[in-house]
Order: sequence, then structure tokens, then C-alpha cells
Amino acid sequence: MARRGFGPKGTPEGEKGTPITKESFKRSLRVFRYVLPYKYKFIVGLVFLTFSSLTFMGFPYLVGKLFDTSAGASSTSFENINLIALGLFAVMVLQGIFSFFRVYFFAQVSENAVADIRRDLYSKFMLLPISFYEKRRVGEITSRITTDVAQVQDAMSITLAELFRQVMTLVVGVAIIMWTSIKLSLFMLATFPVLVGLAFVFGKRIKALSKKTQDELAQTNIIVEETLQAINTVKAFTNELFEVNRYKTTLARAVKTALSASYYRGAFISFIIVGLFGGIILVIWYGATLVATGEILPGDLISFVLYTVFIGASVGGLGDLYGKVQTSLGATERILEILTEAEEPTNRHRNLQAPVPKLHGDISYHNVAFSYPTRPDLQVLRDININIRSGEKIALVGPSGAGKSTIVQLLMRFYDVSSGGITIDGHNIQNLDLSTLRGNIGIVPQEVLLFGGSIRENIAYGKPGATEAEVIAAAKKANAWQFIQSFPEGLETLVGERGIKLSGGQRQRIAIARAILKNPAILILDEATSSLDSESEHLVQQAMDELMQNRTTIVIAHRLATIRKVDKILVIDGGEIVEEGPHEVLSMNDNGIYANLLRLQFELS
Ligand SMILES: Nc1ncnc2c1ncn2[C@@H]1O[C@H](COP(=O)(O)OP(=O)(O)OP(=O)(O)O)[C@@H](O)[C@H]1O
Repeated sequence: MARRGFGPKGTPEGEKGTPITKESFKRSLRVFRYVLPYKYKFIVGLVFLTFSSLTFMGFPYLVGKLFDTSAGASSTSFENINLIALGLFAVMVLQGIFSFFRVYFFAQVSENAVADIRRDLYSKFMLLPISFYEKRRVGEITSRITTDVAQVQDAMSITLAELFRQVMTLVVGVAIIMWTSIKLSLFMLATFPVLVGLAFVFGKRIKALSKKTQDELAQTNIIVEETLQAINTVKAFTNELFEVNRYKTTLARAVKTALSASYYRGAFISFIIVGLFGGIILVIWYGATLVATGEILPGDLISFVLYTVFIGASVGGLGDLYGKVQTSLGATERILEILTEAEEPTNRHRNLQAPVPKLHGDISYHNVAFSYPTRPDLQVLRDININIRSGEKIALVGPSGAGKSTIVQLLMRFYDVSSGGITIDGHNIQNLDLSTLRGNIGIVPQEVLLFGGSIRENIAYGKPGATEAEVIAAAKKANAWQFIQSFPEGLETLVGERGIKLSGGQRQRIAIARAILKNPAILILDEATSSLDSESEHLVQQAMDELMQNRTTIVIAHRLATIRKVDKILVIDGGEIVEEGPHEVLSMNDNGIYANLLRLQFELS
């Protein structure tokens, strides 16, 4: 079977930011339903955030009063310098306490909500059809559950709090300075709209550039991930340097974009500094003239300047936050897009411990035609009619790319037929629950990928919760017990991330043991193309024969010698069944494809 699954197919989508519109904002609010279970903690966090922002606003006021008191100009109750200084300390202590609880509560909400999002995304990944994975790169999909979720977490914990704080500083700050001196406030505010307008334009430009940097960094990560996954291939083709160069080129591009973005960021910061300080100097100058004419107290001017700094800082911060909110909206949309993808129609609520309803194993294909969703114009199968009675064994042979693997993928409903139908025990597989369907099919793939973990775990994968005795019995039937026993750790031997410590024949026998444990009515054997040594071959064949007993079996055959005993051989060519019959009959047809293939293999061997 051609290797399926994640591959560098499809085009990367690019991690786009989303413009902040009413629509995008509304849509992304849907992600906040993940906050709902923790709403009380969220509200408490918001209350602490409000408190900490408000107490901070008391700071400039007290500093001004301290100044006036020291100059002996105050007629209010703030007579005592020590008392005011204590008040300042109290403000800071309160600020510290409130901030602690704000961080604590927001972390509780964001960590839990984000874990819920990750869990839902992962469950979704498990339930999405194979066609979903063919359209996307694996790096791109994993970045949904890592980068995008991390951005949402930032939004929930930092960005949101910052936004709230900055807006509050702005509103409360402006109200206080208005109360202090309308004249001075109007003078100060006259310079602000220009500053705010420019900051937003700047912020937007920076946003676009940092997005581009992120996209390019994502590209470099995709290269790392793909090459590490296929490190054997890279080495086998001695393409290490080629890959290093490919990585270097994309990395250089990312650095270039990051650097050009940094010019704008630098310019933005300079602009804020020059603009703000210029503004502050103007305010101090005008304020000084008001103090001179006795319209305000010197302490008021100090408070005023401090508030102006706060307000200026929050305006500057808002520019930055605008970008962050945009990034978070983009991430949120991508997450929601996955969460709303159509799942396979599987019975996900099935009790995992409950046994799968047993099928008998009569299979029929009626006029099946099929095109892959990614290549709808290319018909891969046409007019396929097959009847297999329960317990019968058939073999599919034919040139590479003929459609053999596709025929069995349709049986497992990895894809749905384009026309025609497939029935098992008379039921159209479209109407069978997917867990029942796949629960009754065992597969020994061409290339066995073992999960990192022990041999026991890998065998028990065929029947979660299998007892030790069952695992051993299966291993024995699969001719695997002998080599497992020869390892010092026996069943507990770790097989590494992809079972690299086991030989091809050993891996296959583990896969056979797994299938024996699953005890399916229908079996799919995808013969390995690479031949094993004759000793190993014999052991694997013996195990396969044991496994095939009393099961409907479809063998995808590459080596014709192994399929002489099957009940029927189907020769597939160009997506059609071109010959059909037992070995004895087909091999006699001198002009037939099967006889030809036989001769070819005989000559080659
Ligand atoms: N996921 C896919 N998306 C699009 N086209 C595919 C996909 N998988 C296979 N094909 C195409 O479908 C055709 C049949 O492929 P299939 O893997 O069924 O052939 P096969 O007979 O099993 O070949 P092999 O013996 O080499 O494994 C080929 O032309 C192949 O390129």
C-alpha cells in the first residue's frame, strides 16, 4: 500500500492575521465560551485588575499632594508628609497584592481554558477524515495546537488584561486631569489626537511586517519538522547539506523580514518618545505659566505631568496591543476553523470497554468508481465488482499505482466511493457505524510503524486492556514470542519512537500479534515489498497463515509466490479488474497479465 497519512502535500496556508472588524471580533468571541466554565474566576480576576489599575492612578495624585504639603501650600487634610508617604507605600503594597491575585486568577482561567481548547483540538484531529490531512502539512496542523493556542492564551491572560488596563488608564487619567485643570487638559489633549492617529497607522504597518516574520518562521519550522521526520531519507540521499542550505535560505529570509520590521518598530518607538516628550515639555511649559498666574498649585502640575505620562504610555501601548489583538484574532479564527471541520461519522460515544458488534465478513463491491478528493478529475477506480464470501481469501495484484490500496481504503471508509457501493453482510458500509466497521477489520500494513513504548503496549494496541496471557498467546501465534523472550526485558522492551530497534520481520510479527489480538472478521494484509531473509520470511508467512484462518482476507500482493493458495486472484490495472480467478486458471492464460507477471517475477528471481 502506498504510504498515506501526513505528507508534504497541499499548500501552506500561511498564518494570517485578521483585520479587526466587528465580524471577526464577534466570531472570535466564540472562543470565549471556553472561558465560561471558569467565569467566576475570570470575574474575580477582572475585579483585581480594576482595583490594581485604579490604585495605580492614585499614585500621581499623592505625589502632587506630597509636593504641595512639603511646600506648605496645602489647605487640605494632607498635612502630614509622613502620612502621605505612608499613603504612597500603601498604594504600592495594594497594587502588589492586587496584581498578584490578578495574575493568579487569570492564569487559572487561561491555563484551564487553553487546556480545554487543546483537548478539543486534539479530539478533533483524531476524528477528522484522512482527506483533511492530505490537504495540509503536518507542521501547519501541529502549529494550530501549539502556536495558535499559545497566542490565544496570551490574549486571555496578558493582552486582554493589558488592553483593559490601558483603556482604564486612559479614561480615568483623562477624567482626573480634566478635574485638575480643564485649560491645561484641553491644551494637552489638542496634541494627542494627532499622536494617536499616527500611532495607529504605524502600529498597523508593524503588525503586517511582524505577521510576515511569523509566517516565514513557520516555514522554517516546517522544514525542521519534515526533515526530522524523514531523517533516514535525508541521510540515504546524502541530502544533509541540501537541507541545511534550504533551511539557511528560509531562515535568512525570515531574518531579513524581521530586521526590516525592526526598522519600523524602532521608528515607532522613537516617534512615541519624541512625540511624547515634546508633548510633555509643552504641557510643563504651559502648566508653569498657569502656576505662575496662580491658577493651579505646583503639586497639581506634578500630578498632571505624571498623569500625562501614564496616558501617553497607554496610548503607545495601545498601538502595540492593536497588533497583538489582531494576531490573537487570526489564531482564534484558525482554531475555530478546525473545530468546525466536519468529522468522520463515527460513534465517538461508544463505550471503549464494550465489545464491538461482530460482523460475519461477506464483502461486496458493486460498480464502485472512485476519485480522490484531492484529484477529483482523475478516476482511480472504475466499475469495480467484487464478491467475497465470509472466510474466503482473495489477492489483489497488479502494477504499482493500479488502485489496489485504494480498493481496501474504501472498505475501511477512509474515503467514500464516488459511485456504486460496498456492502458487508448485506449492509451498505455507509450505514454501518464506523467503529463497528473498522473494529471488524484488522490490517497488517506494508510498513509497520510502532509507537514509542514497550512491546506489550504495541501488541495490546489491538485490544486495549488485554491481559498478559492474551498478549503472550497472540505473540506466540504470531511467531513473535521467541524473539521477545530473547530480550532481557521481554514484553517490556522499549521499541523506540518508530520501533527502530526491531528488524522488519520482527515488526511485522508484532503487527500480526496485534491483529490476532483484535480478532477481526476481515483481514487486510499488505505485503511488504522489500523481501525478508528466508528464515524471517518463513516465520512471517506462517504467522500470516495462522492469522488468516477463518477470516475474510484481502491480500495486496507484491510477490506472487505467496498467494498461490488464495481462493481468487484479482488483477487490477488502470483502476479496473482485468482478470479474475484462481491461480491455476489465471496462470494457464498465456496472454494474460497475471501469467505475464508470473513470468516476469520468475525471471527476476
Ligand atoms: N491520497 C491520494 N490522493 C490522490 N491520489 C492518490 C492518493 N493515493 C493514491 N492516489 C493515486 O491513485 C492511484 C492508485 O493508487 P494506489 O495506491 O491505490 O495504487 P496501488 O495499486 O496500491 O499501488 P502500489 O502497489 O504502488 O501501492 C495512483 O494513481 C495514485 O497516484
